[in-house]
Amino acid sequence: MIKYGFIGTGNMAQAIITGLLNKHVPANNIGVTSPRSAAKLAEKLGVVALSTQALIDESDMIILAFLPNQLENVTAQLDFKDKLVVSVLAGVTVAQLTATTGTTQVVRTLPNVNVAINLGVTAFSQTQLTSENSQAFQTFSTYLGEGVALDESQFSVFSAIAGSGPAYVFKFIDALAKAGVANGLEATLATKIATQTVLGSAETLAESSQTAEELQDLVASPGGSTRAGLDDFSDQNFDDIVLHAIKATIAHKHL
Ligand SMILES: NC(=O)C1=CN([C@@H]2O[C@H](COP(=O)(O)OP(=O)(O)OC[C@H]3O[C@@H](n4cnc5c(N)ncnc54)[C@H](OP(=O)(O)O)[C@@H]3O)[C@@H](O)[C@H]2O)C=CC1
Ligand SMILES: O=C(O)[C@@H]1CCC=N1
Repeated sequence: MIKYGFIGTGNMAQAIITGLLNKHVPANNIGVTSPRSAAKLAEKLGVVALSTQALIDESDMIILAFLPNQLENVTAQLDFKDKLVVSVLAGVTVAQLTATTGTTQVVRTLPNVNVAINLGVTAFSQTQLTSENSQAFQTFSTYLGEGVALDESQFSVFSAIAGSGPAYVFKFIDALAKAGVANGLEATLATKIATQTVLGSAETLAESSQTAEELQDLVASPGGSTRAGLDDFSDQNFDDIVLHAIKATIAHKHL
């Protein structure tokens, strides 16, 4: 029996599948289809590769995980039979999903790659589902990490902060590590130190009752070196640089 059928087997699909397998969803409960890589992925993970219509016919939940601009093409010849369709397609609305799949049982989501370690944060639209589908989606969502019910008008900002966010955090870690290398640290060690620093800081913030802004003062001893660095960030308008990049992310049109 296929519980979760993935149309598209790229980075996002693989992150979700990894998260499901971590949670002991049996590999033979996961189906995949895609033009090029599905068979290879099936062989690697033990999941089931099927043709697209067979995947829909045999799955309880169908996860759309191809690129947003492929929506019309991929769905054109398919019959979704009013099955539960969960989309991860950035920028694609519930109205577009309903029109192209012909099913009312649609959830628009926006996950991030951290679902692979069950620490994702995933937005989901509040569409009317049957109680069985609602339960199935909730279980699926729990496997991924945190779930956030969100109005569709806020999906683009969520996508920029949470969907793209891991790339921006990786960019910061990379910059931190490169700054270490520029000042004499060995590269692998610099990356390890920067990664552990971000990991520990996120955990400290998550467990703290203080804000991220307040915690900066915890680190910056009066008259100390951190204050010198924070002042330099301010002089270079660090917050504006981040805001500018987030605006560019939000402004991008996916379809
Ligand atoms: N990457 C991320 O962090 C996030 C991605 N998303 C969304 O996830 C979706 C996928 O992105 P991502 O995984 O990064 O992209 P990838 O390029 O890694 O994957 C795209 C997948 O689409 C498949 N595909 C292409 N044509 C078809 C078709 N006709 N039928 C079925 N599958 C097809 C490809 O198959 P093949 O390999 O066989 O060519 C490939 O597996 C996008 O809509 C994106 O907006 C959302 C949030 C975060
Ligand atoms: O880059 C993208 O378009 C997708 C959406 C959010 C993360 N990746």
